[in-house]
Amino acid sequence: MKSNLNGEILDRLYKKIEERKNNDPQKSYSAKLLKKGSHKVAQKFGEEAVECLIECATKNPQNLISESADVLYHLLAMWVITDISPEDVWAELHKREKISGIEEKASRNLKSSK
Ligand SMILES: N=c1c2ncn([C@@H]3O[C@H](COP(=O)(O)OP(=O)(O)OP(=O)(O)O)[C@@H](O)[C@H]3O)c2ncn1[C@@H]1O[C@H](COP(=O)(O)O)[C@@H](O)[C@H]1O
Repeated sequence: MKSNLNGEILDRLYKKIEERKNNDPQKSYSAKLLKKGSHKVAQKFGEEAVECLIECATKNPQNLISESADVLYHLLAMWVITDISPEDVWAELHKREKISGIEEKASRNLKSSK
């Protein structure tokens, strides 16, 4: 269903990864990854990010979609292992949006007063 394809999937995926924390590593990639610790999670994120930038640099959109999903998954795993929640990051983005909104408005007002 197209209408369900939105950012909410990140919140759901975060919860799933978090739930896997104490699961059997044989049955869950997340459990296996989280058991290896924060250095391993960060390393996997780095590897996926490099794969992503290669697909961007070589203009391969289909592969970039797939690698982007890997990057997002491993980013969420980093949040889980560092005990930060998606809301923490959404709040930071929201704060930045508000700041840049104020700046944009101020700059528009400045231009119109000239
Ligand atoms: N979205 C993902 C997801 N994206 C990427 N990956 C895994 O990330 C890994 C990255 O591929 P690599 O070949 O680099 O890694 P690997 O060789 O498997 O692992 P390493 O031994 O190198 O660490 C693959 O094993 C993918 O399966 C994911 N694993 C799980 N999920 C979702 O996470 C949720 C929980 O899944 P489980 O933890 O498996 O129960 C489910 O909704 C899954 O769909």
